[in-house]
Amino acid sequence: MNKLPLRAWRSTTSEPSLRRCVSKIGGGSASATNLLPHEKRRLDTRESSTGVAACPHLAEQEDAANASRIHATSEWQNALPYNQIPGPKPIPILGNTWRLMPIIGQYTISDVANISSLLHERYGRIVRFGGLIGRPDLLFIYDADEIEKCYRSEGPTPFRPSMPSLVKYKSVVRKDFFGELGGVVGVHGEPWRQFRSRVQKPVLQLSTIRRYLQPLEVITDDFLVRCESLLDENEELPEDFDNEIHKWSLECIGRVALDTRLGCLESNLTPDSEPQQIIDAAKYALRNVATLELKAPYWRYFPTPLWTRYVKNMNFFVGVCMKYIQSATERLKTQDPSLRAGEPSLVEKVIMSEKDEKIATIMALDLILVGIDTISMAVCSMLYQLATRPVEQQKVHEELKRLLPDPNTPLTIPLLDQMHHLKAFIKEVFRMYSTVIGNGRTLQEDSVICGYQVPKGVQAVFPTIVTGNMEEYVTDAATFRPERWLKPQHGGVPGKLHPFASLPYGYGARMCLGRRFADLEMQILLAKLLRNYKLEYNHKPLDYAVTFMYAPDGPLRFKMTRV
Ligand code: HEM
Repeated sequence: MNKLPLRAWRSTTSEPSLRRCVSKIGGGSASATNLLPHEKRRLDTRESSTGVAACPHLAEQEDAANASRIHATSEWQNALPYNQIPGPKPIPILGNTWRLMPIIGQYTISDVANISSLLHERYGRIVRFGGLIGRPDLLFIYDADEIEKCYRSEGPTPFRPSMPSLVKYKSVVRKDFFGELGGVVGVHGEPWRQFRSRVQKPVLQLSTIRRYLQPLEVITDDFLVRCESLLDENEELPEDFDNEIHKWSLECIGRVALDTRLGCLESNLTPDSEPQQIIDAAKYALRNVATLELKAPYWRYFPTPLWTRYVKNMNFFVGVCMKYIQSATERLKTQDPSLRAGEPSLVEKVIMSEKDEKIATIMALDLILVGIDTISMAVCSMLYQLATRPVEQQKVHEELKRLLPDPNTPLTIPLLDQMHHLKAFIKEVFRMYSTVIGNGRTLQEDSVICGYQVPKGVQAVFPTIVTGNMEEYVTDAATFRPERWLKPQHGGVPGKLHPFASLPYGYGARMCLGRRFADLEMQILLAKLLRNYKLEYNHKPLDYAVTFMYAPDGPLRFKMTRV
């Protein structure tokens, strides 16, 4: 049986289970104080004397004008002062930081998920978690209307605090390489807007996405062949099957961002082969960045061994990106343009439009940095839900059998468009078990939220995993029901579904850049898998845990049989 996430969280709110979580997370696999785990964001430590982070990108004069405009509104004047927002009270000197300390504290700083759930139960729809030494206040918002309001008023350069180690790497250690072109991850204000506007169109264009259907299908076929070869005598996949899912997602992102087949799905890779080194580097990044940023942040002051290794690892990724983007540029130069047929690849589009291969290299690096773990953790969750929900699996299988009577039929976009149930299943897993447990914004203007005056610089947290499971916003929220996402003509059931309660890819100008690729990759994998195989899970039920992201915690020993 699957646990319902909200209940599961509630049941883990006692101190011992929190501690259990602490030690697991302390091992370096957890997300941070931030709520966007795949960026491993941490709070911006540039803060004012009030403990509130200042956004460095706002001109002071503009700030003052905005502030007085907002302060003149009746909404602001009728709102309650910031310090009246409920929340755990800081104690002198230690503030609220003690609550996050091991042994004496109730919470762990790396356990935002549980903190978030606990705070909501205790304090209500808006909670101030302030007094964090060296950090701005966190403002947890559990009201979907207010979340909508925040997103809709965020302006052209939304500020999502990002991983400080990457910021230092890009802006200090390798300033020689990045210069003014930081990319999108960990970059803010005008530099972010400029870079994003240069790459957003080719990345999100439907013609680009369509072009990758066939190449990603080939990779997925190879993956399924590999899965078959890994089955044991009980037709079960190995304990470390999640590693195989990582390899699949790495191979997919290599095809999209580097225009190449990396070879990660080959069997018998030698330790010094490039694919194995790439797999190792991706694993290293997954396992150690959180430790670097949470457990051992001394690299901020001197280069620790972990930091040195991190820099080496990042240099390796940069080298890989440079190598493949250079090859693509060469191909473009030497190819006769009149012989070029069909839609150019993403990399080709960016190189041709920007006339600067560095933009393509930095884009590729960003896509790789955030496009491996997010999608692989989401797939682990999808497969576990399918394997443990045979009735739902059967519904998806029936749909696929109807659309693909011959299981070898190549996928097409019109076929994918008709896979309503499969897509609804994906949405429902995201709603109940949101892989990225939440999102957040550093407020760039004073705002009224839930009737309180909130100063700019506060970090608003939108805990999707909680709001997506609130009865107030979703009818019968504790029931897994993909049909809630379907239109009536496709078998949908009417009910409440607040559009801002479950936002797996965020929202607005800063929304996930890879979302269309993520959807495409997941749909291809599930369609190919469920058309041809039955998936079962016959072991001890797995709990979900917020390790790096919210995903089943344990060996995914699925039984995979041909149908
Ligand atoms: C199921 C998988 C994924 C989930 C749940 C996910 C979720 C998210 C979320 C919540 C954000 C923050 C959006 C915001 O601030 O409003 C984000 C940002 C981002 N994602 Fe994803 N993502 C996924 C897969 C991917 C993939 C496969 C790629 C690359 C191909 C990717 C690339 C990015 C990038 C580059 C950003 C930063 C955008 C920016 O700051 O401008 N993501 N993602």
